[in-house]
Amino acid sequence: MILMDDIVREGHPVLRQVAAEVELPLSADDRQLAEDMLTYLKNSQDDEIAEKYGLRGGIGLAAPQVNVSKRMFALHMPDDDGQFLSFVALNPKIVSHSVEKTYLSGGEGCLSVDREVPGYVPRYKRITVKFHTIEGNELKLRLKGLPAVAFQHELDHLNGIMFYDHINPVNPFSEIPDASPLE
Ligand SMILES: CNC(=O)c1cccc(C)c1Nc1nc(N2CCN(c3ccccc3Cl)CC2)nc(N2CSC[C@H]2C(=O)NC)n1
Ligand code: NI
Repeated sequence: MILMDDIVREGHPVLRQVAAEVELPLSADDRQLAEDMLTYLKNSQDDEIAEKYGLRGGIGLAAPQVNVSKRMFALHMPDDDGQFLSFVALNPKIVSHSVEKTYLSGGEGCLSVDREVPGYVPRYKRITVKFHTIEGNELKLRLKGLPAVAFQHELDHLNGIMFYDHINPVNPFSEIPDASPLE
């Protein structure tokens, strides 16, 4: 199982690399990694397991964060309708996006960043995405809200971008044009 010790922290060069596309169908190793990443998120959201293994809570985890420079990430979070949005995205792409932006009013956190970096992180408010699933089919989803923010945060990791790269260095809380906050 993936533990905090397996998660590389900022400063590690892999977090600044552009990750390589994954070969499909997935190799046994890549499939195992994909499943382990999703399991990490589920474990991190289970109070008992998280406490027992000292896991930091997360809704997203990208392969570069466990030192594998491949284009895949896992998302696991409650959806607006009480379902769980839970998948591993292979070779994900944003195919279109809104003009409007959004941002988490609490700022963003990252499992690879052991410090608070205050400030608004501008994200597209709505995105249409495409990716392959572990099961082998290609999905096209329209995302908004926290799922859209998390998808963009994790996709950034595949391109060597950290969330704080988007924060206004002069005024981290300056209002973002065309944006409405996500509480
Ligand atoms: C510095 N201020 C803040 O962190 C911050 C502060 C306030 C509000 C928000 C909304 C903030 N921001 C923020 N909070 C989260 N979580 C809230 C806690 N939660 C969680 C924690 C424990 C168990 C179960 C769960 Cl569910 C895990 C998810 N996650 C992300 N991000 C950025 S997009 C990828 C995602 C991620 O998984 N990061 C590790 N940002
Ligand atoms: Ni992150």
